[in-house]
Amino acid sequence: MNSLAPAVLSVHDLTRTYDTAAGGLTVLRGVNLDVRPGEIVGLIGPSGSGKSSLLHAAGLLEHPTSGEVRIDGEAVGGLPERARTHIRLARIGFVYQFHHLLPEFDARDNVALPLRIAGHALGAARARAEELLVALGLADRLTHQPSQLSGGERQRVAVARALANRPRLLLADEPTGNLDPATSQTVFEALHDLAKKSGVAALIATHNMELAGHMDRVFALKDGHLEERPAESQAY
Ligand SMILES: Nc1ncnc2c1ncn2[C@@H]1O[C@H](COP(=O)(O)OP(=O)(O)OP(=O)(O)O)[C@@H](O)[C@H]1O
Repeated sequence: MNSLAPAVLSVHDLTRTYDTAAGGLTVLRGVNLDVRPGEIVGLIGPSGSGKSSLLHAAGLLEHPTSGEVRIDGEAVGGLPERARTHIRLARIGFVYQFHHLLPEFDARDNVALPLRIAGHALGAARARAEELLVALGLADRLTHQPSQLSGGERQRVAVARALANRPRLLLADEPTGNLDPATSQTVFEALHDLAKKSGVAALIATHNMELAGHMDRVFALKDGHLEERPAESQAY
């Protein structure tokens, strides 16, 4: 981690209130957070505490109710939707609990897809996809379709896809939540290793305290606020 580098993700005094039939439901009540290049930050908290709400605001998928999100120092809240979409595609990678891979594409072409959308030629996109899949231990699974992969392999493909565009920011919402403990560990180690090598700033929501222990900093969402947890960081 480069603690002097400016934050890639900067969240300032963020609030989020949902309109529900029963009235306003406030889940984030003034959240502040900076994530710097090369840093892996964990986000923990019970179900319903607002982890996904924070990731959705940070990933420009939703607007917060108030407060500010900055990506590489740029305030993104007031930008037109087209500019927000461009930032999302070019600078942010997402990993979800479920892989969301396209079933008719093989592993390599799933990873190449964001590069194709960004305008890269097929050959270059596939070469980058292969490089990532090899780094994630999937050299002999390049042409397997998602249905021909194990759950852990699919998540590793999803990690490769998220990093394909060399994003500045990686957001992961329980990336191992659907896997058994041993597979979780393997997928997380692969993600951790690649995130560190690429220098991406990563914010990872997890229920898995064992994995959280390997992150650089860990914050718990409690009553709508972030509380930093004492570092027990164990490096891989
Ligand atoms: N679109 C919405 N409309 C109304 N309420 C919502 C909406 N989205 C989320 N919520 C509520 O906001 C709260 C926080 O949800 P969120 O998904 O951010 O929590 P979480 O910490 O990610 O939970 P989990 O660990 O179960 O994924 C929950 O109580 C949820 O029901």
